Amino acid sequence: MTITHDVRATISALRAEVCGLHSELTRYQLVVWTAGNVSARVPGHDLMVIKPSGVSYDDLTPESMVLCDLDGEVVEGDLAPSSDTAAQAYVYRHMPDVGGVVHTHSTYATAWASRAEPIPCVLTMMADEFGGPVPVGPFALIGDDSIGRGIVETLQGSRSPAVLMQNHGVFSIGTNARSAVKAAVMCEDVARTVHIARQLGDPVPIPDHQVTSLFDRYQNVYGQ
Ligand SMILES: O=C(CO)[C@@H](O)[C@@H](O)COP(=O)(O)O
Repeated sequence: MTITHDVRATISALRAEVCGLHSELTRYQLVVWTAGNVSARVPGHDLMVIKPSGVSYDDLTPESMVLCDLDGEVVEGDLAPSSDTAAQAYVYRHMPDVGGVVHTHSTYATAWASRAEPIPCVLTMMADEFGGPVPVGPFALIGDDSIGRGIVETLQGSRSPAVLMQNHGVFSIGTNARSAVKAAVMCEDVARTVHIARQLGDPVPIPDHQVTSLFDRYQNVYGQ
């Protein structure tokens, strides 16, 4: 595949952004060792930029990010791409509005995933960011389209930008890589809060119509 000059600047910027976003995974304690990754779609091209597999976050550089096509094949890069390249490439192929994908094994959210239990929508922050419960996707082995298919089939029926893949961990999506990281951060936060709440009693669900009202405000009004 020939990389034209105009897209090369975009790829260079995405390499820097994706590299930098891995620092957010460690800052918010969403990962241990190398067990998490971030990718970004190259807008308008069947290309993605993703973390190299098994490389310490301290050693990541923009140049070490791997450029792949949306079949998960390496286009440019000296290192092997993330183990989750196939899964994330599948998401990009089947969800055209997704610009970024994140994968973590963050502690509280992964504990919910181990029980294959959706996180119930009992917090206004859940309504804001997830528009309802955080859903559970099927158990799937790494290495082919299984995980990607499970992510897409689960999220296409939900407003949530995060899915708890059973027995595995969190996959989150966004219009760009930074919004996908935000969804992963918020997923772990609400997983922890609801876990703690349930130790002391039954959290109170928010009525669906109020969840929709909160979601619409947050997605369309909140912020600058
Ligand atoms: O979940 C898994 C393996 O089960 C991977 O996502 C995790 O180890 C991170 O792998 P990469 O370093 O991105 O290849």
